Amino acid sequence: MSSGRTLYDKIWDGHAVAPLSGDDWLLYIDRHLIHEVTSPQAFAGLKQASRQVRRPELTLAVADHNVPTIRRKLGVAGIADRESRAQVEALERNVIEFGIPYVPLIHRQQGIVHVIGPELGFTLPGMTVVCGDSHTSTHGAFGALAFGIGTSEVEHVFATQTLVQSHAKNMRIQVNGALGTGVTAKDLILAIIGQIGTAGATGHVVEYCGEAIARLDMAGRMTVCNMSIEAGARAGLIAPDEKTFEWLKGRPLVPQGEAFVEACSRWRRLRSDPDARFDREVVIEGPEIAPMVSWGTSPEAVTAIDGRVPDPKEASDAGRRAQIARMLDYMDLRPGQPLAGIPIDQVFIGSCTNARIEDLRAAAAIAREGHVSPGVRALVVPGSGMVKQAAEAEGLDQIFLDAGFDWRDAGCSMCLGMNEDRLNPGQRCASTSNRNFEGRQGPGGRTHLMSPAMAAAAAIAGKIVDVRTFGV
Ligand SMILES: CC(C)[C@H](C(=O)O)[C@@H](O)C(=O)O
Ligand code: SF4
Repeated sequence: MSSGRTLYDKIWDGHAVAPLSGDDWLLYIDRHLIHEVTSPQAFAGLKQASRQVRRPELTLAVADHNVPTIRRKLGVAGIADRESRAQVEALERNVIEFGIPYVPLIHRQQGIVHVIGPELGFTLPGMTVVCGDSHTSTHGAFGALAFGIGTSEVEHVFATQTLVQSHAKNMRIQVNGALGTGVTAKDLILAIIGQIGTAGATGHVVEYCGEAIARLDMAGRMTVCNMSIEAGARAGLIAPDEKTFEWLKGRPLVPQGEAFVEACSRWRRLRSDPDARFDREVVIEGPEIAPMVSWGTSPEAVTAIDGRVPDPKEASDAGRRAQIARMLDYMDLRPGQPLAGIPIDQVFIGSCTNARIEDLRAAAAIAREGHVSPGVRALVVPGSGMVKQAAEAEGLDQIFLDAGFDWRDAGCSMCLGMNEDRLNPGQRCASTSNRNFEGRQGPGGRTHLMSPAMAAAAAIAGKIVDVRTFGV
C-alpha cells in the first residue's frame, strides 16, 4: 500500500542522484551560497587537489560575518581587525580564482547571506539550497530544501554540485488560529522551541503549516524557518503559496514573463499529499502565544513576557536544577524575577532572523513614539543593502535616528562577536537575533532574544517591557 509523500520527500526524490552505501544518497544541489567564514578550507582543498568549482554559476558569495557596519565606503580597507580583513580578502581572491559570482562589500546588494539569497531570487521553491552556515534553514520559507553544511561538504559541493546525505524523518508543526496583536513570527518560533526544546526536532525536517503560518508574510516565514535549527531540525519548510510567488515576482534571478507563469504552476504542486505520513506531529494554538523573551543561555530558555524567570528549586530533577541555576548565574537574574522590568544596556535590531524591511517597520512603529533611554545603546542593522535602501526610501532611517538609534550598514553585526559590534562583559542586550549562548554577542555578554517590536520597546523603556502594554 503506498501512502502519500511529504513536501520534503518530493524535493528529496527530485534531487536524489544515486544510492550510496548504508542510508546515504548522493543529492543534487541547485544553489550553493558561501561566506568568508566557512569557505577558506574548502577552497584550499580544491587547490590542493587541482580541482575546479563544477558549477560556479550556481554559487553565490558574500562577506557578512566579519564586516563592520560603519565605514562601508572604504570596502575591505575599512575592516580594522587584521584577521577579519584577511578572511574577507581571502574570499575575494578565491572568488576571482574560481570564477564565482560575488557581491562586493560596497555593492548595494551586499548583506547577510540568508537575507540576500531570497531577495535576489537565488533561492526558489522546490530547490535544494546549501551553505556552510546553520541558518540556511531560513530559505525553507520558500518551499526549498535548505540546510547548513560543514566545510568539507562545502568542498564536495564545489567539486561535484552534489552532496552525500541520508533521508531525514518528517515532522509537522501545525499552528492553528491567528496570532494575537503584538505577537509576531519571532514569538511563535520562540514559543515552539520553548515547548519542544532545542533537541525537539533532531533528525527531522520540519514542515510548518496551519492558519497562523499561512497568515505570516514572507519575512515572518523566514524568521520561523531560520530558527528551526535552534530546535535541532535538519531544515524547516513551508509550502509555497500565492504570497510566496507574489514576493518573488520580478526579483533579479527569478524567471520572468511566461517562464514565471510556468514556474508558478510547477511550484503550486509543491505541497505534502493529504495522506502523507509524518513521523512526528505537534499542534500549537496560535492565539495562546504571548510575546516571548529568553531568560537563559539556550533558545529553549524562554517564557512569555508576563512570566517570571524560573526558580531552580521547582525543577523536576537535579540536572535541570543545576542547569537553570547556572544559566541564572551567568545571566545575573534572580529566581522568580519577573521578566518585565529587567534593565538593559544595549539593543540589537538585526540578524538573518529579523532584519528585513518588515522587521524594521515593526521596530520603527515603536521607535517613532519615544526616545532611546539614557545610557542605552541601540543599533539598527539592516539585513542587506537593499533592505537599507528600502527603509531609507520610506524614511525609517530618520525615525530611528530621531529616536536616538544608530543606523548602520548591513552585516551579521552584533548577532555574534566576529566584528566590531559587541557587548562588553556583563552587559545585557535586548536582541532580535537567534542565539543566546554564553558569550555569543561578546565575552561575558548577556542576551535576551525577542521580536523587533519588543526590542524597540526595550530600547525606549531602558528595560524589558511588554510591547502590548507599552505606553506609546
Ligand atoms: C559562522 C557560521 C559558521 C555560524 C553558523 O553556522 O551558523 C554563524 O552564522 C552563526 O550564526 O553561528
Ligand atoms: S546574522 Fe547571525 S545567525 Fe545569521 S548568519 Fe550571521 S551570525 Fe549567523
